[in-house]
Amino acid sequence: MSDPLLELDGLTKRFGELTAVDDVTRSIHEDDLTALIGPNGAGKTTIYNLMTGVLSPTSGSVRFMGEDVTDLEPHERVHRGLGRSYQVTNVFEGLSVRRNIRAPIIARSKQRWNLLGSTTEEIESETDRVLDLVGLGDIEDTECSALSYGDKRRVEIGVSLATDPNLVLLDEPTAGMNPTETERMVDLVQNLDAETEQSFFMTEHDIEIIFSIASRILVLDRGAVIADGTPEEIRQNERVQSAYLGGEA
Ligand SMILES: Nc1ncnc2c1ncn2[C@@H]1O[C@H](COP(=O)(O)OP(=O)(O)OP(=O)(O)O)[C@@H](O)[C@H]1O
Repeated sequence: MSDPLLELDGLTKRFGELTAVDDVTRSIHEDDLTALIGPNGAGKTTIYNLMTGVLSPTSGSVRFMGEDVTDLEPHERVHRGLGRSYQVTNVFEGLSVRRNIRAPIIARSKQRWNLLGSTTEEIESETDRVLDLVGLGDIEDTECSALSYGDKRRVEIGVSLATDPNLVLLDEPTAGMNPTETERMVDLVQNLDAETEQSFFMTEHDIEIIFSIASRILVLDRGAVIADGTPEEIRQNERVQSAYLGGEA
């Protein structure tokens, strides 16, 4: 197996008396599309926020590509190749789709970050590449305020890809979507995983979505990982069935 991209070691987060994440030690590898599932309140968003640097752990560490990033701010992790998207859309509403996606590309080029050149042609062609990846080329000139919720989330994933990350963290990418938008988002994540060099990690509460796209599933219950395996292994895991699937399976 390849070297891990992301390593969580003894990761623990307490909010007062409540232990939201309880001593989680796991590695995320580039060959997998890894999903983290669990019932409401299991600690998925808290782990996600510990990975991205929005929260600091009570104890334990986060390593990314061999480097301890536990004390780094979210933007410092992005610069190192840890991309992210948000559960609530985070696009600039007053800017066009193209300008939203071009913004991090210009930042990369100014800071000579990830070896991007600085000519206008290089910036525009990288913007075209990312627009194409997320399937938004046709509406590149539309102002984001006029987009559907599903398209806004696609822009946001484009913004994350525009930072040229090694690993993209997606927090419930289908949350709040109607069935058509959900299907389009699932197709997008599958295609990106197949067609790009980036690796993907996602949290999700809809277990059927996860069974259809993830190659590895971590199941969280009350802050602890109770199962870790392929979709088939997770389907057959009795502990998961009683703790999580219950009546939903
Ligand atoms: N800032 C906070 N302060 C206090 N308690 C918190 C805070 N954030 C989360 N919690 C608690 O930690 C636990 C885990 O919450 P978390 O949001 O990580 O779960 P989740 O699996 O993402 O749930 P959901 O699917 O509902 O989003 C919950 O009991 C929650 O109430």
